[in-house]
Amino acid sequence: MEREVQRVRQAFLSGRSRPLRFRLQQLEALRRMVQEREKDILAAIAADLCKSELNAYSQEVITVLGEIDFMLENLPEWVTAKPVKKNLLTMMDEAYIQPQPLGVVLIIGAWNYPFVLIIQPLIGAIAAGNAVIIKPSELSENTAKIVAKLLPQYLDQDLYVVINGGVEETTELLKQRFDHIFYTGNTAVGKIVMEAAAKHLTPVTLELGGKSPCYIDKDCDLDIVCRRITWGKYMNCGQTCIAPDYILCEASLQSQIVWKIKETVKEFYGENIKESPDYERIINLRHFKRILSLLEGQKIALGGETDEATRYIAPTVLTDVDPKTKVMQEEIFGPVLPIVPVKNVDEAIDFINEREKPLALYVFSHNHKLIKRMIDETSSGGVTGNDVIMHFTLNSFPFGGVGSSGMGAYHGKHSFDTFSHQRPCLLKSLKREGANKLRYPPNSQSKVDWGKFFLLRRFNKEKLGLLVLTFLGIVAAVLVKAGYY
Ligand SMILES: NC(=O)c1ccc[n+]([C@@H]2O[C@H](COP(=O)([O-])OP(=O)(O)OC[C@H]3O[C@@H](n4cnc5c(N)ncnc54)[C@H](O)[C@@H]3O)[C@@H](O)[C@H]2O)c1
Ligand SMILES: CCCCCCCC=O
Repeated sequence: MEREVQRVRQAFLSGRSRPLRFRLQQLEALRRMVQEREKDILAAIAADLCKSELNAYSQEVITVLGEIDFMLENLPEWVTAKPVKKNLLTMMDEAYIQPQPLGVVLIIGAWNYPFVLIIQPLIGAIAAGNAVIIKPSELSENTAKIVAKLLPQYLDQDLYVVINGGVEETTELLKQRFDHIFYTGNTAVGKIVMEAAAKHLTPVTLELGGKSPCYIDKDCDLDIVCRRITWGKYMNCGQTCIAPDYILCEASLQSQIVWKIKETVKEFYGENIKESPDYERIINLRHFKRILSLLEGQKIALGGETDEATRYIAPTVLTDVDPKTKVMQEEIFGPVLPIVPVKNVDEAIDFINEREKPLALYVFSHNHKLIKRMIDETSSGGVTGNDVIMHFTLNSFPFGGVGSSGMGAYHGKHSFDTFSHQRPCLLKSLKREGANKLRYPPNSQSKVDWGKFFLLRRFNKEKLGLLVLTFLGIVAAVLVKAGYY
């Protein structure tokens, strides 16, 4: 492991990942890989999650291709040094921010969207000029294998390396020194990753999970609300980090919601859900059993049918759920949707604020002010009003959690920033020493007064002010040089 990381570091130190042209070439090669080997990639995802190739394409491949195109279009501008505003003391100097790669980045992926969750951060890391080690999830082994096979055929083999393995290998990997670790997965392992990173003072991005609430106001179109929630909750069999985890609404809305979700489930997946190509399965037996245990003692208003042999769990809705029961204590990550009755929006806001900060928050209402109020008075990684999931698709948004749902963010420019160091560069001249004397010892009251004047004075008309100050600066410099101070 150590030798492998060392090899990647040597490749980074060669400097070849840095030039813009190289980064663009690698991103283009990655796009070629996805396009030319689309069938293999889709087959692997399909095998891992019993997912149709159409769904794998629309949920994962589209996002990856869109992200690559966005990077290719914008990268030339992003890599350019940006001049910054100057003060009087640096008026004559060059001052700019130069984004630079961090070095060797470790990306650890999760199994639920096994392709996009490693390739999308990889795109950002390449764009920012880094070398990368990718550790796909061992639970989605087909995708892990195909990525390990394809990447070296298209990308620089020493700069971008896939290491496959489980807990043992990841633990070993985490002992090594990286310049950034980007982890996607559950909160418990997130803590392990952060602890390991702390030993080397390595910064981390943690893309974690949590229970994302969904508040339904009584002033809304329940047909549309339930169609959108059904889509977002049962997509990938509920195994989506930003799936609505549970519903909060007035008790009187419950029966209508159940009825409308039932109708939508029929519309989406047909009479025999098991035969629908659009309905996936639970990743493994451990998760299957974990989800079943969440149903114990609950009022099942819809679904509840299961088949252990195929790890099938029907789209399920629970009503009148007691917040103290197990299903409300952990992220469900399966096709089970509890409805917790609340009296009104105030109670819903309190409910959300009494718990860990979620990765996503959803609010449905015709009342725009109510939605704004929910946003103002709660916290979550991201929010979508009157829909679910959709904020993930907008790559101008930073995607990430807050509090226990994670730290840091990515997508689009935010990925580039995550994997870059924004280096402040001030280039002074060895001339104009007269003006610099103002800050050298011995200090004097008049030097302090000039310093206060230059640095603390605020002018309304900035440009005019700067002109006057420049003039005064020259006068001060001349006086200092002439030995008056
Ligand atoms: N925020 C996001 O973007 C996002 C996306 C997907 C999933 N998630 C969250 O991830 C969770 C589901 O994923 P998961 O955690 O079951 O995925 P997982 O089991 O695939 O684990 C994630 C990664 O952690 C590694 N890992 C597991 N145990 C480890 C250990 N003890 N030490 C070191 N590494 C270890 C695995 O090898 C894997 O690569 C949910 O909570 C979900 O909400 C978040
Ligand atoms: C188009 C939907 C993609 C959702 C990906 C969510 C990633 C987290 O699980």
